[in-house]
Amino acid sequence: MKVLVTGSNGQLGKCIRLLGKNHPKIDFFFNTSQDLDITKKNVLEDYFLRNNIDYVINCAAYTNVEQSEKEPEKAMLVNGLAVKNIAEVCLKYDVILIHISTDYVFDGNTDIPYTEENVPKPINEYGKSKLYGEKYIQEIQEKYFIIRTSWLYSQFGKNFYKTILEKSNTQQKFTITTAEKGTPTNANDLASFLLGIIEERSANYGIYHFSNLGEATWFDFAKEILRLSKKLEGIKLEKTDNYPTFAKRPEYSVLSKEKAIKKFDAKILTWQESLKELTTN
Ligand SMILES: NC(=O)C1=CN([C@@H]2O[C@H](COP(=O)(O)OP(=O)(O)OC[C@H]3O[C@@H](n4cnc5c(N)ncnc54)[C@H](OP(=O)(O)O)[C@@H]3O)[C@@H](O)[C@H]2O)C=CC1
Ligand SMILES: Cc1cn([C@H]2C[C@H](O)[C@@H](COP(=O)(O)OP(=O)(O)O[C@H]3O[C@@H](C)C(=O)[C@@H](O)[C@H]3O)O2)c(=O)[nH]c1=O
Repeated sequence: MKVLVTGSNGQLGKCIRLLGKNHPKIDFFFNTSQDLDITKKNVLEDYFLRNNIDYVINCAAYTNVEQSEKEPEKAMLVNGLAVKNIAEVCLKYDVILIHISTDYVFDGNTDIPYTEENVPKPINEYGKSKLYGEKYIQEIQEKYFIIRTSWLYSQFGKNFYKTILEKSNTQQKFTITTAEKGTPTNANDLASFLLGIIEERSANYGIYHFSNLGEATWFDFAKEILRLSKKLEGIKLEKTDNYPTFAKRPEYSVLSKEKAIKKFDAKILTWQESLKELTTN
């Protein structure tokens, strides 16, 4: 099986590369933004023509939520229009598309986990651009998996977990928001779920929600990161419900995993269990 991973230098791409070593039956084609720019349809066409790809895992995205407010057209180009390119090329060459989307497609005006049936209503530019990407795929193609996930962190790239750990080396005081509730998700767990879909050659196409289990505020997450890495002592951790940001974020964005558990028999760890695994390994 030939699997193209776009945006392979990002955190999810790197988690897939690491886990890919345990999947000898899969022939991976890892491509960074430099190797394969998904905004260029002719480059994608040429790549698909030359390589006999079975699956694409699209990890390429514009993920800077704050910057998306200032340059929404850039977010739309990568998260919307480029995804249209990928879907069209996948349709043409009969390739199955696994695309990653986000909890930020929802407005957060609820206190019950979002199911795949709930209607998205993004409240920031990043979320809007990601929803465009989802819509293009659904209009163009049938053989797709859109996997919405949330609050990704890992040992790779730039993420909240690494920010807190790095800052804790020099900073004694943290002010962290309690205004948003969601689920931190270990990107290594997501990578494992995605490769599971490919390994079982599932034809259960559609939208799925995948995150770790449970819910937390960013404050809860920061506290657990510091506790598990034994850095909590000596640090002053302050709550706020008014952390200054450009982008609005959904107040509640917990995703229901029932569909993924039912269709894929997914075994999912709680966010605390998975964070502990990463911190202690
Ligand atoms: N991070 C998170 O908390 C969450 C992420 N997601 C989604 O998960 C997916 C993976 O996210 P994550 O790995 O964290 O993101 P990263 O920002 O770590 O990685 C994204 C990668 O996409 C690449 N990229 C950007 N533009 C292009 C382009 N035009 N062509 C090809 N590659 C490009 C970037 O390369 P370069 O650095 O060179 O620009 C980068 O390597 C994304 O779809 C994201 O929207 C969903 C929920 C939460
Ligand atoms: C660094 C920091 C952030 N915050 C707040 C700001 C914000 O409200 C919240 C999260 O901050 P970040 O900017 O790190 O996270 P953010 O970029 O909003 O994370 C999102 O990224 C995109 C890609 C997704 O798809 C989402 O699922 C989600 O993971 O925490 C604090 O309160 N204190 C701090 O010291």
